[in-house]
Amino acid sequence: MSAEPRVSIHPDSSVLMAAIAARLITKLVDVQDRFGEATVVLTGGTVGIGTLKAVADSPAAPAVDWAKVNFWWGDERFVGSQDPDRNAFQAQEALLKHIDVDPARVHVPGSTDDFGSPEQAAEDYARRLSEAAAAEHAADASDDRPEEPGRLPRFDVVLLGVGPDAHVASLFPEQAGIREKQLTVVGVRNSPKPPPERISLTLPAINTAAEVWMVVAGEDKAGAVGLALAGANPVQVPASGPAGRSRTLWLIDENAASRVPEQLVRKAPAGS
Ligand SMILES: O=C1O[C@H](COP(=O)(O)O)[C@@H](O)[C@H](O)[C@H]1O
Repeated sequence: MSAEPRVSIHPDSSVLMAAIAARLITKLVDVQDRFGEATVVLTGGTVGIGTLKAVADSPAAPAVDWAKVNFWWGDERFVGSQDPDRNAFQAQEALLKHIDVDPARVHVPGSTDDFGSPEQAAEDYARRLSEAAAAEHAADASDDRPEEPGRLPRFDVVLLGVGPDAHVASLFPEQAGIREKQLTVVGVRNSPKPPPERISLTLPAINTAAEVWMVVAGEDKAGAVGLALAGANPVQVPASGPAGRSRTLWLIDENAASRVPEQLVRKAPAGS
């Protein structure tokens, strides 16, 4: 069963990104206390990358054991590995190069350096996810479930930005990716936002996460946020589809909140 969305509104994008960074650090510390390691799925986009910078700048960042954080991406642009358009490249610059990660836990989706098509890179990413799920299952001595391990590892937090057209990850309105029900990862062609070729987790994969955090700022996103929170059909408004199993948080700024249904509005207390 997935949780009803909770909306937390912050005065502007810089306060928002600092607040998400503080939440993320706290969450990773809590999960590591419980499981020894934590898994986060990163997003690209303005708020996603700005939040990673805010994490790197936070005096609390050393509270996380970064070598025991597993990093995955919700989507990636299918271009060269060192292309500045890559979400992973931007994450590297904003955060990963500033902390002590374990390279074996940084799971960057494939690029044109190694694959001939976004579908091949998607298949490879799905395979790596399923191997991580199997390894997690095997390592958990308390996990005596008879069934096969799932195709995805435990995602503690999935971060998702939202485009002005309401896309999330690289799932765009009316395209095949947002309709996908079986696969965990899809290759995307003809993305309306450049670059045209991408790799994306699907909605069923995203929705295995314990927590999904939608991170959005700006007036140009207000329509998408309003429609998503009003419960529009995800095929037309992909941002209405993601839901964490225990928590779905919308962490947004006032500009993005102008069309949020009144009953969902809750201003974040100063300092949260
Ligand atoms: O292309 C993408 O766009 C979205 C949102 O980006 P923004 O710059 O409008 O905030 C992002 O969430 C996604 O990961 C990315 O690949």
